[in-house]
Amino acid sequence: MANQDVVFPPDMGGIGAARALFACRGAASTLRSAHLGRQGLIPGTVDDEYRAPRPSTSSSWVVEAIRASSPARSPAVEEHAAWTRRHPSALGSFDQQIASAAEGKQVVVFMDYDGTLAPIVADPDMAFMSNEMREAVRDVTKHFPAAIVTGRSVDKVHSFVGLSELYYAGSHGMDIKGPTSKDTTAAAVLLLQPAREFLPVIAEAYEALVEKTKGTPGARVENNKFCLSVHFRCVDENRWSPLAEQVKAVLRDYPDLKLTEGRKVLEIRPSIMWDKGKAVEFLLQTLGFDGRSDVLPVYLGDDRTDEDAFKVLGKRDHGVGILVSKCPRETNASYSLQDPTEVLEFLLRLVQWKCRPSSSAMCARV
Ligand SMILES: O=P(O)(O)OC[C@H]1O[C@H](O[C@H]2O[C@H](CO)[C@@H](O)[C@H](O)[C@H]2O)[C@H](O)[C@@H](O)[C@@H]1O
Repeated sequence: MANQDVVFPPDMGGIGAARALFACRGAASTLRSAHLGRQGLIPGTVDDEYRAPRPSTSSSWVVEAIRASSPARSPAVEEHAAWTRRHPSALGSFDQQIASAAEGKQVVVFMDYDGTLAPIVADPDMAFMSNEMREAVRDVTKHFPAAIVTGRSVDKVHSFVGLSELYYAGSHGMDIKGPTSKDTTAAAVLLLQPAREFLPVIAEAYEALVEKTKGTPGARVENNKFCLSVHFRCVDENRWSPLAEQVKAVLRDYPDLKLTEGRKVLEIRPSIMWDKGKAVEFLLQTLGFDGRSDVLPVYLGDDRTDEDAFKVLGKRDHGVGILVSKCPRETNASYSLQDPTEVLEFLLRLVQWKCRPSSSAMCARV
């Protein structure tokens, strides 16, 4: 984490790129993992269907995947530069590419929470977003339909974001709620819960995981309502493998649940064909925007689970996927931003663009 909050200029090259590599230990191993994933050797990487590990295999792929989310060695400067050429900064490309793609279109903004709107911290209960970010998100909702798409439960993320004027797709899209009237702190209106029948089994698995992992110092199980997270961030790396084994052992009793991995976290969720990408499709349909070429969805996310949404945007061929990452990573996103500070800048730019003098937007009134 030491360098994760360092901010670099958007058009990074030369020295900037070299500095970024310090914040990016082991990105090469991340790319390698994704490559192996494509060969079907490591489940759960960007090109794989997420699935539970086979009970008979070792937990090495799990540990490898978690380690890849916490890189340990530096890639070549050229590799980093090549990656940023393939996934240019959404700030550097704003005027030329993004604004021009958005011209005359209805922009819809989808935002992941952890690592995108809020910096990654050790304690998941302390992952607050800044007031500045909150104001920027509020401004976004004044000009564009907007949604938070997250692995967190809706209640939890709503308590962090504190805004009722946007859509929330919590539990990796398995709990979708719509905006309520302004200035209310009540959770939003229920739109879809495709995994409702799994609530009892998730509750049971939560208890089993807490019990099983309680002897591992630093391990923590988070209940995200329709899915669970087992956190590795505060666990000594030597204990990652046994901890992953514990999680797998519990899952053997729950064949209806599957395992995916995120940033130093294993996520347990119902084995249904539903993910953040499906949630984005559902929300676009709900908003009456499905299949319309005059609509431009913009999705910002930092985690592997956001790749499902990037894929959906890629399929539509006219969405803007933005990966938030300092490190080169295999991704379906077209653009990149380094961290939540750059996300803030991007959201401000988007509103500024909407309110430019030549635009017909009623910005002065809001
Ligand atoms: O979809 P997201 O909004 O990105 O949620 C994914 C997971 O985010 C949270 O965990 C991550 O952030 C924590 C706080 O910064 C950090 O401690 C943890 O290591 C990260 O993985 C959340 O706590 C998980 O439940 C979500 O699954």
